[in-house]
Amino acid sequence: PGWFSEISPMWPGEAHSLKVEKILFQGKSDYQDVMVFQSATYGKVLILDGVIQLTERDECAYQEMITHLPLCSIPNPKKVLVIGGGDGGVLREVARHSSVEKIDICEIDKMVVDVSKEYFPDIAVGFADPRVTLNIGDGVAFLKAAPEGTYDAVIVDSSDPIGPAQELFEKPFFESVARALRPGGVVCTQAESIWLHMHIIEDIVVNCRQVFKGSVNYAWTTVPTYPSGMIGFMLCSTEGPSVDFKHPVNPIDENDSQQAARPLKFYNREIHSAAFCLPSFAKRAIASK
Ligand SMILES: NCCCN[C@H]1CC[C@H](NCCCN)CC1
Repeated sequence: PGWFSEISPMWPGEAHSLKVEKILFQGKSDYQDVMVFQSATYGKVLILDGVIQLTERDECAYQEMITHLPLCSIPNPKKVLVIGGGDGGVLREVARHSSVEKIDICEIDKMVVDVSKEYFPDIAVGFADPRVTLNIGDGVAFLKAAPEGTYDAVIVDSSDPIGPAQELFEKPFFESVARALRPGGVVCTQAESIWLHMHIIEDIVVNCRQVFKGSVNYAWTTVPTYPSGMIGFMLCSTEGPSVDFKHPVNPIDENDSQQAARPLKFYNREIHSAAFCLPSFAKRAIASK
């Protein structure tokens, strides 16, 4: 009955709208407003504080890319940490990697986990993997408590820098990620849009170049229901065995036999390399930092 418009000061003067068929859940957690609705053409949709987090139709692009860009860039990832990601989609993708032995996740808002299990079972399926340990809490504190060099990979599946995820975009957090990674370990963070947030991205690049002494790259994917139709990722590695993000050493292919039950919908090795190709305005802005 009507339309949902994603109006936010984070993207002034524009708003992506989705036709609503039925509101399925509305609640207020300790951290944010949570809403789920059935859309006319994108399946069910998860909204946090008025911002589109995922839709059933296009979540594959974001979850597959934020996970496989880092994990396919290092041989034999074993221990993986997900910060945020309470919908379970990243866990579902990490679980595709048979080399992985342990998956820790730290999500601050339990309501996101519960709502995802209830309304998005094909996304929350990630929580069912026996390698997963769920921690409800602040990712910053979790990382501070992690022993040095614990993880091969950290994935920061956050919302935007207004609200609970604010500190996940600041330097102290990146320093705690670098400390928790092994030498040559990798991190992939949600890194906004080059059309909307070039300045935020430039600040993130500056911080990452100071903190991560391996490689620092920006990659992106299309997501129709995110503002400007795309979202970026920062991919960084710590000092140690070199990582070339643009050439996957640990391929996971869209027709990999193990994935027969639920094949990859978006990620493949060509789109992995293509993700690091940037338009000139973004290339200049990032290279100059
Ligand atoms: N795991 C589900 C996705 C959570 N990350 C989202 C990334 C995009 C963001 N708004 C887009 C902001 C404009 N660049 C909302 C959260």
